[in-house]
Amino acid sequence: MRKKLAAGNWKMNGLKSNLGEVSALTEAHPSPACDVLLCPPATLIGAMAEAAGGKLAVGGQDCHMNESGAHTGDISAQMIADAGGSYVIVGHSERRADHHESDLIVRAKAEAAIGAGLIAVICVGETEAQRDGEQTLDVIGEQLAGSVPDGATAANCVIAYEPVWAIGTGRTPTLEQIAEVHDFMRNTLVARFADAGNGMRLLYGGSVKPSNAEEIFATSNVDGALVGGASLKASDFGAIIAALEAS
Ligand SMILES: O=C[C@H](O)COP(=O)(O)O
Repeated sequence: MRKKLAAGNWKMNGLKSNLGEVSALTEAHPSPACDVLLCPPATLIGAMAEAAGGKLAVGGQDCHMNESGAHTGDISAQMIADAGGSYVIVGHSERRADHHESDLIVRAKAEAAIGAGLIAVICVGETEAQRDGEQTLDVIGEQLAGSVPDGATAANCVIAYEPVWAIGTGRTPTLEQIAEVHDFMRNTLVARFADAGNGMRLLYGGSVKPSNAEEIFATSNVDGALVGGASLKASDFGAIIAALEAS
């Protein structure tokens, strides 16, 4: 049985003054029936982990593939773990686009994350042009093959399907489209990893909000969500957590 996961990605948002959202969230959901994760900017990982007091998991939004060295501005998976993080997002489409991260780089980052004892949340997703060109499943298949390391297990990897055109736009795929991709990902992972592929959690991400969470969580092979904008406020993210608990 896969444990559901509500993951929030604060992206480049959040100051120490916003950590009140974390206590509001843990007060409203002291022992959620699903796993809850927040990934703040790197500057807040330590303080958020402290504020969360173990009541929710904290993670990074990216890590370098190396453990240490001359990489100005980067942080390693070990540093995230040292600051109190237990997850890290890798291969988010904003990293793939803004920092030219290839599947090979994403795979190396996922391997670094696993090596540091973190759970890697590996993101995949098609652009609007790729969907219009009916290339969605080919793109997802290629990204999974290239980005997910051979050492992936149900315990150390989570896969997030985030159509690029649905991120921050208020647009979401139809439930049939989400089911098609999630079923395809499940079959692809089972073909490669057998039982482990069946145990890996598959998240949907892209304009998830309280009003659409329930129907998305009822969709085939959706084990939770990776939430951007709606994870910034405890009230919105709390409503998404409640929908996931009820699913
Ligand atoms: O990592 C989160 C996703 O990019 C989704 O962002 P969004 O919920 O603001 O559309």
